Amino acid sequence: MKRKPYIFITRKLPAGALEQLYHSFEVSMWESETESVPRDVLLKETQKADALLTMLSDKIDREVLEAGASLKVVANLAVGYDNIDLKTASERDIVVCNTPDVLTDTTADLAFALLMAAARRIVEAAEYVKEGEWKSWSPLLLAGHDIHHKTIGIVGMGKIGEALAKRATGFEMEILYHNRTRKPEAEEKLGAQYVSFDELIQRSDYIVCLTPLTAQTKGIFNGGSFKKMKNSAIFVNASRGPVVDEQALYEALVSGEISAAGLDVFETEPINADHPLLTLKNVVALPHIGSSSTETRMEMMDLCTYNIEAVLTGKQPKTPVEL
Ligand SMILES: NC(=O)C1=CN([C@@H]2O[C@H](COP(=O)(O)OP(=O)(O)OC[C@H]3O[C@@H](n4cnc5c(N)ncnc54)[C@H](O)[C@@H]3O)[C@@H](O)[C@H]2O)C=CC1
Ligand SMILES: O=C(O)C(=O)CO
Repeated sequence: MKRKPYIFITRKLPAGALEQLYHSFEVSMWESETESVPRDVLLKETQKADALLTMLSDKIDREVLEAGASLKVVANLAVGYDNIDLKTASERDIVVCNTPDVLTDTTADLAFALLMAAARRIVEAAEYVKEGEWKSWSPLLLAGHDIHHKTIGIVGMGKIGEALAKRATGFEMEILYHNRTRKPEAEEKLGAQYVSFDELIQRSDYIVCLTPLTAQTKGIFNGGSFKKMKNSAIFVNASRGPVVDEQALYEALVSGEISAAGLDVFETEPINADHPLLTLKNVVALPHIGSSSTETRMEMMDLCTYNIEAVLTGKQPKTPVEL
């Protein structure tokens, strides 16, 4: 009898999310919900896998892809795919899929929440109350920065960038953006103005990064860029950690070159609890939860399972990454 195609899932996912796969395929998954699959297990499982359902924390490099003699598809549970070696995937005719669209609004909500939390010192203020520091109402107690009518600069005006800009219009913000290409429709619809990267970082009160991580975006926020920002600027990163030089960000926050930062992503994830950035009150740090609403995560899983089933049954996946 012909063997059923084998799918390996690199993290424990709710069984319900995978129902449609169990009918026609052999499926197994790494047993932990919270810890990444060890490298040796990933390599061993890939040797027999026709499909991998991967997390953004898995490094799917040449070694892994070459281990998969019958590997046909890698479905990443993320829109970002900087963890996957696309060149090798293309050489080996392995389809790579991601999860665009379904997470756009949820991630834009979080990016705006991070901006607001950093501006209005929400985390610091909540801790202040819980730690019993609150003695009386006072005129400048935990005074933050206004958001309404300020200027937001979005670097990476893609799907999430546009959804964030839409939220900013509700706060009557001036919207600047910088993108790989100019987007006249977004300009018309959102009243956004295209500017150079330098102009954006100089003019904005809030600078939000929403680019993918690529060779071009790695380290674009560095000592030089923080120097050009206003001293009152608030920097928000909801894209990928390595777009920022974290040492330079730390220095800019300590020296007062910029005012605060809201960070959902870090150079190394999970960030070490001793990391200097985490000692600063003007940093709001989150554990990479941009798309983490239950509804959206379930939709991301559905999209991954759809894509895997499509490739393994000779159909078109919905969201293949261009190789
Ligand atoms: N924090 C989180 O949990 C999440 C993070 N992300 C990150 O957000 C990124 C964006 O997601 P989407 O908006 O769905 O992708 P998208 O592909 O729709 O948008 C990315 C935009 O960045 C622009 N871009 C690329 N290189 C650039 C450069 N060098 N300079 C300026 N602009 C550049 C592109 O032209 C595009 O408009 C993902 O690649 C991922 O890394 C996405 C979802 C959740
Ligand atoms: O989709 C992504 O790229 C994320 O970072 C998590 O949703």
